[in-house]
Amino acid sequence: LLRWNEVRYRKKGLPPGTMGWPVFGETTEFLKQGPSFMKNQRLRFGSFFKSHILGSPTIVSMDPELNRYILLNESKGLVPGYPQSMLDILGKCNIAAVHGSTHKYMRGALLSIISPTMIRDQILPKLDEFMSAQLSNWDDKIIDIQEKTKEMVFLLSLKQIASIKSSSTIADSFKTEYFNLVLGTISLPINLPGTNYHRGFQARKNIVSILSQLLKERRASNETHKDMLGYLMEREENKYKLSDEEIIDQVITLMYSGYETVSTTSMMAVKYLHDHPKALEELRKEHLAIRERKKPNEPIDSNDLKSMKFTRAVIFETTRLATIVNGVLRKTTQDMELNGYLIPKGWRIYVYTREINYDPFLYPDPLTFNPWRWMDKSLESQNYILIFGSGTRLCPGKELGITEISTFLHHLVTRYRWEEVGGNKLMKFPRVQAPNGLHMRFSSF
Ligand code: HEM
Repeated sequence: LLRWNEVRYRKKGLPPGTMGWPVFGETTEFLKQGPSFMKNQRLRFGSFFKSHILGSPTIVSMDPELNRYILLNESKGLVPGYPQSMLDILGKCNIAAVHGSTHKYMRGALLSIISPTMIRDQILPKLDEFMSAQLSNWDDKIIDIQEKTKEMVFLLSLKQIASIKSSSTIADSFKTEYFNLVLGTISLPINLPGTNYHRGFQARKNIVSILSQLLKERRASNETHKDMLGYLMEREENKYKLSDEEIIDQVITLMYSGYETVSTTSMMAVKYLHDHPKALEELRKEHLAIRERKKPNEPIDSNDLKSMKFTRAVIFETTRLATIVNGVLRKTTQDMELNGYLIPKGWRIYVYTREINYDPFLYPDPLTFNPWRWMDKSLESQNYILIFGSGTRLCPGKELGITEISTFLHHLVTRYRWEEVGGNKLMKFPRVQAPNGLHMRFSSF
């Protein structure tokens, strides 16, 4: 079978590589060996090789130059290639499912509600209030920071999107549905009762119905709401006029894209800062200097945010060292030539960006947590750094995410010290997670 599968894919012009078993390909090896699988294949075949992972014939690109080219050339037929389960559950108007002018429009609508001005005037004040309240009463408590950051990011998105209070019944019903939806997006698309996909799909239906009801109520009340949903619904003043279906898919996209990325980065920042007292001391110094300029309990503003240079460096170093995003997926819309090879239509391209995070030329001593390396701002704009993607799909939530984590860290380091409790296991692949939680004991500062 193995040989037959190799012969089947022995088309002229394809890059070197192995295809594994029919149907399953090399998915098991990829998931089990993770980064070592990629590194071994690179040793055998170079930085551009074929494989069959996660249900599709796939080209893996680990070449920095090519990775950039692929992300900058969507218009040449290199569109997002995320799994079917993700597209089904996030909706057909979700940003990864649309291309060309529709993508431009949907992205414009999204950017208009999370722009720097929106962050400064609307988002930051609410964010500060939220974090301040969430981080009260942590004194002398053992907290699973993984669970906590996930919950906080979820509740924060409800507040930002639709002014839903953490303690409301709608937040509770949303929560169960939302967690099922997230699980469904990373499942095999088998729609049978009992499968994660089925549950995820069901959760999507329920979320759509909760949101449709909310839209209906808001329209009937004629009240204006200064939250993301309010801006998306605003048809007269908003340049972007979205249908209800598009608004709902935008809201689901917003909640989904910022969820695991922001919560995991926050969790790992807490862990790295715990393990590196010098970095924590420097960070605390930055935030105590901000507090000194302010009255007690006065919220932080955009000038404070601008002064958080070391905080930004901590966030970048955390996303790099923990590798929150291993890479991004594209698929070819037509047969095409890439790097001198012929890639058939419909193949996936895995722009695997993980290894660049540990490149000793870009990051001397790459396995050390060293936020100071980011104090030279030019590193952030280095061409091969794809922590937030690049090109037309560059993460639109980058500054929002950084603002959220910075505000969290501000309240954390100015109020608490923390000690890790027990030996918590951490997994870095395929997702960064603490399988049994990450427990920390907090004490007031
Ligand atoms: C540490 C935090 C974050 C990281 C590391 C991150 C990373 C990324 C990356 C690598 C991409 C590119 C995906 C691709 O090219 O296919 C992306 C896209 C995206 N991100 Fe983020 N992200 C973060 C936070 C956020 C937040 C807070 C939001 C929500 C507002 C968000 C919303 C999005 C959206 C909607 C896209 C798709 C853009 C498009 O297709 O045009 N992200 N993100």
